[in-house]
Amino acid sequence: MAVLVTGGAGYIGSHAVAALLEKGEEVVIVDNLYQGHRDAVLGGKLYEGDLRDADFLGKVFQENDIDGVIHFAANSLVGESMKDPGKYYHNNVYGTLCLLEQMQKAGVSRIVFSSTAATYGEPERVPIDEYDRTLPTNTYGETKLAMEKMIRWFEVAHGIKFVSLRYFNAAGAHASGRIGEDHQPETHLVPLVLQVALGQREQISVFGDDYATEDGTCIRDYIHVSDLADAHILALERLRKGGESAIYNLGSGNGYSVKQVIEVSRKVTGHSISAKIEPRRAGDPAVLIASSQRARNELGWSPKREKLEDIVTSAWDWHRSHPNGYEK
Ligand SMILES: NC(=O)c1ccc[n+]([C@@H]2O[C@H](COP(=O)([O-])OP(=O)(O)OC[C@H]3O[C@@H](n4cnc5c(N)ncnc54)[C@H](O)[C@@H]3O)[C@@H](O)[C@H]2O)c1
Ligand SMILES: O=c1ccn([C@@H]2O[C@H](COP(=O)(O)OP(=O)(O)O[C@H]3O[C@H](CO)[C@@H](O)[C@H](O)[C@H]3O)[C@@H](O)[C@H]2O)c(=O)[nH]1
Repeated sequence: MAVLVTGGAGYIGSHAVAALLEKGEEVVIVDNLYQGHRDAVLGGKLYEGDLRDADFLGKVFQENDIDGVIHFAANSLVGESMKDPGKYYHNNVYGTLCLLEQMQKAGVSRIVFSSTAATYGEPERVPIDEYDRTLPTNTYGETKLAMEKMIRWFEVAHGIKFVSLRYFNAAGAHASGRIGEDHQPETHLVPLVLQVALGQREQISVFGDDYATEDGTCIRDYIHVSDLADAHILALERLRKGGESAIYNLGSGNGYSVKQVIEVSRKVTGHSISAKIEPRRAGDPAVLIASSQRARNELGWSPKREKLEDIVTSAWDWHRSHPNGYEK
């Protein structure tokens, strides 16, 4: 039996594929390579194509004996989603509908879903737990919440069991040095800060220093990408053992401000890293910090690389050895 990983050539997906291969799993990957990279796929069978292409996706299910799906494929940029909401509804919501329909057709009844802290919006309290209010402040989070709800209704009607993993901010790279973060264009804080350290960018823009936080900049919970990958394996195991559907936050429980991320990066890289205060970015909540107690209790998951300094060091190793990402 094989695990189908959608978006498995992308940043987090490629780390999950690596973790599945390490476990001896048979892996099938579907990616349209919009953001993904062939070289990020360390093994398994890669199908290049789009989830919204029913003939293509139907063939993938026909040709392989799939017993579970891990669904990463989506557009996931907060800023872009505020400028082009249609793109997010089309790819994320409609794409997930196409996937669920093919799963139903093929009789596949397990899905692990990449959800996000962005489903909560501006939290009423931190750390956030899974029972807290979901009121997204951006289109991206709204589409992810719609995807979660859609999956739940497919459970009610068709028995598709799910584990929805609401990740906080992924960062870092694989210990092997072979895979890491390479988005074009890059919009995430940690890789952008490291590009300044590499001399590829003049400075880092700090989006707003007038938030109600200690230093005025947004606070996020950074979690190592390989810790996220491990959680997917545990979630799949839960479903294979007949466990109930569930939603879990995945974060370290520690919050760091944008200014703190820059400061830690200065220490790790030894470079001065010039920063400039810019206006706020639309759709950004001030503080997102996870309570991952439920994942710890029920999945037996715990992050192994919790310190921001270690996460940034791991990202720095990748960016230094791959200054142009996967490009040869
Ligand atoms: N990066 C983060 O901090 C973060 C945090 C929370 C949740 N997430 C979620 O995790 C998932 C992966 O994030 P990532 O940072 O690895 O993103 P990514 O863009 O690197 O990976 C997504 C992959 O999906 C592929 N894809 C997109 N649409 C597709 C389609 N219609 N058909 C086939 N392939 C398609 C892309 O080519 C890409 O390789 C996303 O669903 C994202 O919403 C990411
Ligand atoms: O050049 C930059 C880029 C980012 N930021 C700030 O840094 C923080 C983190 O931003 P970013 O790295 O873009 O991540 P988020 O917007 O927090 O979103 C990430 O984390 C979410 C979960 O919290 C996921 O759902 C998203 O997919 C993922 O992109 C935010 O406060 C941004 O405003 C800057 O100040 N300058």
